[in-house]
Amino acid sequence: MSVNKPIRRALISVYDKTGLEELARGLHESGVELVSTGSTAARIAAAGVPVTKVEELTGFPECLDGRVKTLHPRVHAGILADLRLDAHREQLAELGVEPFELVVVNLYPFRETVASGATPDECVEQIDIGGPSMVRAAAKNHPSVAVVTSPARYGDVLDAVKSGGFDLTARKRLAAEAFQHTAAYDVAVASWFAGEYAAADDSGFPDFLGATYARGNVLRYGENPHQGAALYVDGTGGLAEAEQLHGKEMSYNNYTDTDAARRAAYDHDEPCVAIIKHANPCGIAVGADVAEAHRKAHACDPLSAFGGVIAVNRPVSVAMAEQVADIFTEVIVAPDYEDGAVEVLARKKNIRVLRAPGAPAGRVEVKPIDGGALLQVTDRLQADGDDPAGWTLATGEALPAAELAELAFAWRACRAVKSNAILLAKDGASVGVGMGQVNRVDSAKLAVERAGEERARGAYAASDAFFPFPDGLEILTAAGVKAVVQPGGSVRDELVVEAAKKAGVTMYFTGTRHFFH
Ligand SMILES: NC(=O)c1ncn([C@@H]2O[C@H](COP(=O)(O)O)[C@@H](O)[C@H]2O)c1NC=O
Repeated sequence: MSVNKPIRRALISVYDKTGLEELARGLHESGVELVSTGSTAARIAAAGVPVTKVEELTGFPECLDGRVKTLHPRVHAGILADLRLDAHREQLAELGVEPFELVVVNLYPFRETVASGATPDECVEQIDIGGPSMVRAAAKNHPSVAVVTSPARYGDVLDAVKSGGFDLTARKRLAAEAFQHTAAYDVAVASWFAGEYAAADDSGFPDFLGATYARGNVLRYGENPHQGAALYVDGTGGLAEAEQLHGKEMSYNNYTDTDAARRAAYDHDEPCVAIIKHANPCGIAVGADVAEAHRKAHACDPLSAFGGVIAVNRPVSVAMAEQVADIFTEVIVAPDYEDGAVEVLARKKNIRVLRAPGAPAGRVEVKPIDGGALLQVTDRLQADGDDPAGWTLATGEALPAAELAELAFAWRACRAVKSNAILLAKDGASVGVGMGQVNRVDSAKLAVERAGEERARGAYAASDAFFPFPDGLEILTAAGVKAVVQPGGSVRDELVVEAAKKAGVTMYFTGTRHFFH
C-alpha cells in the first residue's frame, strides 16, 4: 500500500500568483512552514501568512536582477535529499539543512513574452533558470517530495495536506506532470533559439524542430477500427480545441474531414459552405447568406453529401440549420451559431455540432515519413496568382467582371480538391468535381460526368495544375465549358492553348499551382 508523506515544509516560488494567498493560508493553517522567493514571499506576507525568505535560508542575497535566487545548495540539498536513505538524512543534519516535502513553482512566461513581439534581449531575460532546476530536482526526488507546477493543482495540495500528504502514486503523477512542464518549456526555448540564431544557412528552415502536444481525447479508433488513436492539442486553439455543442464524440475520420472542410470554406470571402467526404468536396458554394450557399453546395452532388461533413465560414443561421437537419450529416463546424440554430440541429441525435472560431491558422505542415518528417509552408491563396488581376489571358475573349468572378470561384474551390483536380462551377457553386485521379484526363471525365450534360455546358472550369497534353482540356471543351483557368507552365502549353482556341474557349493562366494530396 502506498503511504502518505506528511508535508512539514514547502518551498514556493511562482511567477503566476493566481491562488497563491489561498494556498499559503491553507498550508499555514495545516502547520506547514513556508519558504519563498522575493515577490512571492512579499505577497504571502502581505496576506498575513508567516513566511521565511529564501535569502534568510541561504544567507545569500537574491541578486543580478533575480537571475540568482534559489540556485544555492541549501535550497537544492533540501529538495534533492532522498529521505529513504539514512546517509542522506545524516548529511542533511550535519549540514544543518532542512528538507522540503513540497515544491510549488511556475516559470517565467517565456512563450508569452515571445508572442508579445518583445526584443530578443527581453525574451532571453524571461528564460527561467532557477525555476526549472527546482522543478526537475523535486520531480526526480518524488519518493520524498511532491512538486506542483500549476495553480489548478492547489486544491489537491490543500486536500492532501489535510489528509497527511500525498501518497507515492500521487507524487509520481505530479512528477510526470512536472517533467512535461519543463520539457515543453525547454522545447519552446530551443525552438526560439533555433529560429533566431541557429540556422547558418539561408533556407529559412530552422535546424531544430520542436513541438509538444498534450493529449486531448482518446478516440474510439483511428482511420479503421483496428487502429488505436488519440487527439493531441498544441495549445493554439483551432479545430483540435473546437467546442462541441452537440452530438456523438468526434472520430478520427471526422477530424480529418472537418479539417479539410474548414480549409475549403475559408478560401472564400463571401458566405461559403463546403461539404466534404473522405477529405474531398462533394459541394462548395458561396451565396448571399449561408442558407443559400448550403442549398447550392448540397445540390452539387446530393448522393455524395449523405453522411458528409459541413464547414461554414460564417455563423450558421436557423434557416441553414433547418436545411441541414433534413440531411444525414456527420459533422457541422462553424465559427458560431445564431440563436436557435443549435437547437434545430440537435433534433438529430448524432450530428456533431462544433464551434471553432476563426480561420485555420497553421503556418507550416509536418508530414511524417518513415524515419523522419517533411515540413512545408502551408499552402495559402497567393496575392498574385489567385487573384484574377494577376492572371494572364492565354487565349479567347477576356471575360467580363461577373464571369471572371465565376472563374475565380472555380479556381479557389478547386484548391480544396485532392489532385489531380478538375472542378466545374456555375453561379458560385461547384457542379462537377473530378478528384484524386492519377491522370488529368480521368479527372476531367469525372468532373463532366458528375456535372451532367446540362450543367457542364457553359460551366467555368478549373484545373489545379497544368494540362500536360491537350487531351484533358478537350474533354472539358467537348462538354461545352465556357472558360478554363489553369496554372500553365507545361512544355506543351502551346498545344493546349491551340486546342482551347480551336474550341472557342477562353483560357487564363494563373502562374500558381495548388496540388493537394
Ligand atoms: N534565478 C533563480 O534562482 C530563480 N529561482 C526561482 N526563479 C523563478 O522566479 C519566479 C518567482 O520569483 P518571485 O517570487 O520573485 O516573483 C518563479 O517563476 C521562479 O521559477 C528564479 N528565476 C530565474 O531563473
